[in-house]
Amino acid sequence: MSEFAVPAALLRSSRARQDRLRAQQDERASAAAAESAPATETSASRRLSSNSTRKTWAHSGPPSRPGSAAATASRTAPHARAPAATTTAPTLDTNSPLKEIERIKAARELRRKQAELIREARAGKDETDMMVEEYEAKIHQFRHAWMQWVESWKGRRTAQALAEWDAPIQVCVRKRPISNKEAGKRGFDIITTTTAVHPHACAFLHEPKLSLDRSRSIVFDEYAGNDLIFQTTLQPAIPKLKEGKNVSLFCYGATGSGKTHTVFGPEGGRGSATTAADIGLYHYACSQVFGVAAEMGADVFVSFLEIYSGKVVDLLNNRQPINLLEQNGSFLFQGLRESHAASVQHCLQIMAVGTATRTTQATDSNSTSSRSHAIFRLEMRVPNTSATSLLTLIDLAGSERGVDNPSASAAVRREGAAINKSLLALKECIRALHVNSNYVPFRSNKLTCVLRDCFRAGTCIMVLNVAPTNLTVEQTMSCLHYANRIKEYSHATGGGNGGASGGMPLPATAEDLLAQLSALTPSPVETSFGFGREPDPAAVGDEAEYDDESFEHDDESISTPASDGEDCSPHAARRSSQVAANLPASPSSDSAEGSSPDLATPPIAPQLHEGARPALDDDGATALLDLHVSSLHTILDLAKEEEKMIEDCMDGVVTFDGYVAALEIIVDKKMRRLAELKDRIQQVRGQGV
Ligand SMILES: Nc1ncnc2c1ncn2[C@@H]1O[C@H](COP(=O)(O)OP(=O)(O)OP(=O)(O)O)[C@@H](O)[C@H]1O
Repeated sequence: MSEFAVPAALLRSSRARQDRLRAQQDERASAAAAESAPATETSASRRLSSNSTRKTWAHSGPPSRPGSAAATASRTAPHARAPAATTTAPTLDTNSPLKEIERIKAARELRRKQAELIREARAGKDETDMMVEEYEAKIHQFRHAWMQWVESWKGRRTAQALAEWDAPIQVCVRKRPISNKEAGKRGFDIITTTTAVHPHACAFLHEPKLSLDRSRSIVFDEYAGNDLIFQTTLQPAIPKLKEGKNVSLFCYGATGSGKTHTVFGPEGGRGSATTAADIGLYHYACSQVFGVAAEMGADVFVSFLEIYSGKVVDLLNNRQPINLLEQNGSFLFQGLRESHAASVQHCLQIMAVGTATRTTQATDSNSTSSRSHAIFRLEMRVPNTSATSLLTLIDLAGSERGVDNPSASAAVRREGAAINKSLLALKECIRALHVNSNYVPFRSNKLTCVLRDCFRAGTCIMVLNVAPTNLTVEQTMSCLHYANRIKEYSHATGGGNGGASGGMPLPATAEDLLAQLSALTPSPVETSFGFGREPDPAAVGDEAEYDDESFEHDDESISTPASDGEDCSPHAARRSSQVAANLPASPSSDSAEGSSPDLATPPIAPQLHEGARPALDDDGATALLDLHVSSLHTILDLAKEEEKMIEDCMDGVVTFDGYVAALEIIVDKKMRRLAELKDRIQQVRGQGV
């Protein structure tokens, strides 16, 4: 179990267990010493014997109440039961010498059994195994409590489709089931979740410290099939194609986490999908797109690309290389074969050719790892018009760390570095769409060039695939961090009932959950109906504040924050500051009392700048101040990125090559911003402002 990082709490409880065992050994030793001189046994020694029984009882704790946490833990951790046997020790009866001898015999027998149980518990298990079992028992205990909590949602957790949401990017988390291979390595499930939609969507990752992912959109547990994923994410977005918008779905996750299974089904579409839960999303998407195309009178064209080691190849044309040409802000795919699909069946046949030629390679974590980004495009074109819309499904290559694939050759490591670099570039673009609407670094990587159109007005869904076990906890953590950063950039709006209505307040931490659960113990009547206590509206309000966020899109699909309402969240502060940076100062802001800029609180700083702004009529001066504010934002955001990059590199989450590539992008970006600022300063100086 070398991959299992032992949690501090686990270590503590393990030490307590060791202390308990040691104390019991001492008890046995002193009892044995007392028994070795039975002829001289006195009432004092009898008292000792009697006391030792009580002491042992105290060490092993009071008997668990049925249904209590301790009882649950002992049910799930059989080895923890041994010490409890002491609690049944017979009581001292000083009135009968015969009974006393019987009692001593029985006590000796009991101690022998107890020692045997402890030996058995230890046999074949080292200390780490026992700690792991104990940890697992705690997860079961937590999961049990969580499921009780979930039960209280009954009637309110009907899967809500993403259609009701209006945000540029939606992030979903999908947990896959444990594989036989993982079970063989004694991996156990460390993710607790249940399929649910915001505000109930929540995934707990039981890492050394228990961590909580407050997903903003949807989570899918291991029982959710591809059919449900499709119905909840992609299907609601399909009608947008009719409006000429683009729809895209990305699967992101560590290698072996289930991305390919989600997009293409078992074995990347090469295997036979026998159930609706297995059929890949691409299959469902094809079926729907033809319906939409018929309504629009459009033709459907299929193309299928792969980006492998920085090269773009055509999977429908014998892996011929494709050149990317930039024209009017778009990228053209020179040499790409676009096949006209006459029907769903025809489309699936075309796809089968492509999936057969995909690059796969066995890695330490996945025997059929796709070492590439696969991009499946269905484009609808209305003849004799310029009306088009595009559906793109992207099976991103698995993010990976060098340390996870120690047996990799230099070539495989290079591949890994290229993958990480492209994923970083993708994140950069998503970030830039929100912090710097003037410049989005699509050109920095082939992946982002190819995906340029996905970010044009429409819907972008990111499914974050996670493997369930402790064996991949680091990768899962890193994926959730990636998603969290993307979620921060995209700030989902609270469309549908994603807002305050009817929501159960989610606990902020696992401890909170347990505390709330104990307060929630339903009355017998409530239990029979499966409901807990009604939600606390005050607690829900906190969530609603974020739900009101919305974004407007310009024609270029570069999101521009809207300044609606009086949202005091940090995100809102950033939004309004960006708006302020883009608009001329209002008369009221001109007259506002100034205060000094607070650089320690970046989201609020620009508003303070605005307040401090003198009455400047001069366009040049206003432009300089605005540029300064937006540059400052960019640089502060980049600083956060840099901090994370350094951390990731030091932790081995990204390779050094990946880190250098990312650093280069960031330095370039900063230099561009600073050069722009310098130019503007020169202009202002030249004007004599
Ligand atoms: N939801 C699921 N249900 C059942 N099996 C699954 C599920 N998700 C993934 N698997 C299985 O797990 C294994 C790894 O999945 P998959 O190949 O899709 O991972 P991946 O994330 O695409 O990996 P890579 O990035 O290395 O290509 C496969 O055997 C797949 O069939």
